[in-house]
Amino acid sequence: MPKSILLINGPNLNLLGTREPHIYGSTTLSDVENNAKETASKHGASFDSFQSNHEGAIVDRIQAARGKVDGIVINPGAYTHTSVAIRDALLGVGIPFIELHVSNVHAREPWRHHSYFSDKAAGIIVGLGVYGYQVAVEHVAVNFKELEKESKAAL
Ligand SMILES: O=C1C[C@@](O)(C(=O)O)C[C@@H](O)[C@@H]1O
Repeated sequence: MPKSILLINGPNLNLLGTREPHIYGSTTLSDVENNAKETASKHGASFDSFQSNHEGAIVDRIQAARGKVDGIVINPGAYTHTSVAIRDALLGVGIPFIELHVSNVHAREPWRHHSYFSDKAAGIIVGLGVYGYQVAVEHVAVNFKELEKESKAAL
């Protein structure tokens, strides 16, 4: 059975490539998504991507993934620092996830150092720029079995 990977990007990540390029670089979200899709298919995994600026829409997308998706890569954007609802959705569906940030949040404002996701993530990628998306998708595709085991052990 091919693995199924879902990439989720939260608020303002639709502006990747034009938004504060000194922090987030000049690659667009559609380039990121296309590259991630290619990486997934290289490893025989199916792939879908979703971006929303709305918390509830992200919760809905995560709930819809239940039973259909094996691993989630999520950059929750600013919701990283605020959203109990998105955290609960990820835990509720029981799908292992990788938390990803384009920038090194730990080298930025102190309030960006706290994440509602990190203690439950199978892995965290920060500060690798958009390359982090490729690493995360590759990791889920290749190490899916280990991710699954880890997330079951954590329940
Ligand atoms: O929107 C974002 C993007 C971000 O998640 C990142 O990818 O570096 C970091 C967050 O603090 C910020 O609100």
